[in-house]
Amino acid sequence: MSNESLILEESAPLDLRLSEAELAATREHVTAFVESVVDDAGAEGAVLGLSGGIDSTLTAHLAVEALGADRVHGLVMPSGVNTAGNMSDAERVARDLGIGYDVVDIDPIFDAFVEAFPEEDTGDRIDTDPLRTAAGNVRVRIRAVLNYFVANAENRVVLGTGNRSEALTGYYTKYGDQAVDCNPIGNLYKQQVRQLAAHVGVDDDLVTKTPSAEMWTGQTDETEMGLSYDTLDAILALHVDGPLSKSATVRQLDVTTEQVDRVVDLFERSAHKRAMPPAPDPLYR
Ligand SMILES: Nc1ncnc2c1ncn2[C@@H]1O[C@H](COP(=O)(O)OP(=O)(O)OC[C@H]2O[C@@H]([n+]3cccc(C(=O)O)c3)[C@H](O)[C@@H]2O)[C@@H](O)[C@H]1O
Ligand SMILES: Nc1ncnc2c1ncn2[C@@H]1O[C@H](COP(=O)(O)OP(=O)(O)OP(=O)(O)O)[C@@H](O)[C@H]1O
Ligand SMILES: [Mg+2]
Repeated sequence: MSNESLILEESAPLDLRLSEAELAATREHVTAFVESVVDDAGAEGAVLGLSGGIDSTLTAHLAVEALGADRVHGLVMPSGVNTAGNMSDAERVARDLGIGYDVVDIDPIFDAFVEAFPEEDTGDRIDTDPLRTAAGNVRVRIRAVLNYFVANAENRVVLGTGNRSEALTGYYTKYGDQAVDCNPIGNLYKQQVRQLAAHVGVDDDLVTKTPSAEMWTGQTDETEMGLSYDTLDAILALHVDGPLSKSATVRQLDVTTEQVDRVVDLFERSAHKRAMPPAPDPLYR
């Protein structure tokens, strides 16, 4: 069955919304966390990539609350596959928050990587997998290098924008958007990210925007994963994080066995992304 038909079949996800009191406490908890990461590192402040998406927008808001606008720096890093709307939203976020930001066009850097790739017919295959994902990952890793360029040069920490739904499914680029110093919203499922964003006053059009990694033109998270975030979050919360068996999860959520299997498969196949690179046990000491 294709990913598209999986999306059409889903229904009745679990309501994971936090109460107003829990949202207020989470807001304080995350800002205290950001402050302590920066202090413990002896850093002057923080840097993060701004994409116009909800994860980076919420993280930027909370970082400004934690550190003050003058200690947060944004990098807007467009490439040919980003929509102009998302890039102007990213700049709007930086302006509204009053943080300093730079716009860095990553296409020339990306082109240099593609040119350096040791196969000749790259150009013909760049729009089909596996090269399409490989190329998208290069764009993501270029942004990580630029984040650390700024962090090293200005004594800042790199704020990640990963959430729990992405962490558990491995829906990120290894050593790309995962290459960060901390993940302030890393314990929130995607629907809680949206909810906290609304709670702190993020503009509604950003809260409800369709999530996209923008690794290639037209990419959306939910189509690629074959599940809506609401259904994904529900299966993660009840079965992967929670105690319910596969069959109890299917009954409880009115989802298909196939959908639960898909989430478990994403979780298991991405275990390597959540672990330190392994080495063999030492033979001699
Ligand atoms: N079992 C294993 N043990 C150790 N290493 C293993 C491994 N399996 C793969 N690997 C390594 O991992 C590599 C594959 O991982 P990786 O390079 O990350 O690449 P991959 O997981 O194939 O692709 C990244 C995925 O994350 C999505 N993404 C990326 C960035 C941002 C966002 C977003 O939501 O904004 C989403 C993207 O759309 C795509 O689906 C392999 O090439 C190999 O080097
Ligand atoms: N064009 C870009 N410029 C700067 N940073 C970017 C860009 N694209 C992605 N990023 C960084 O990579 C992170 C991961 O992307 P991801 O799409 O998961 O999050 P998002 O765009 O903030 O939210 P959403 O998942 O809802 O689209 C972003 O939060 C941002 O920090
Ligand atoms: Mg995005």
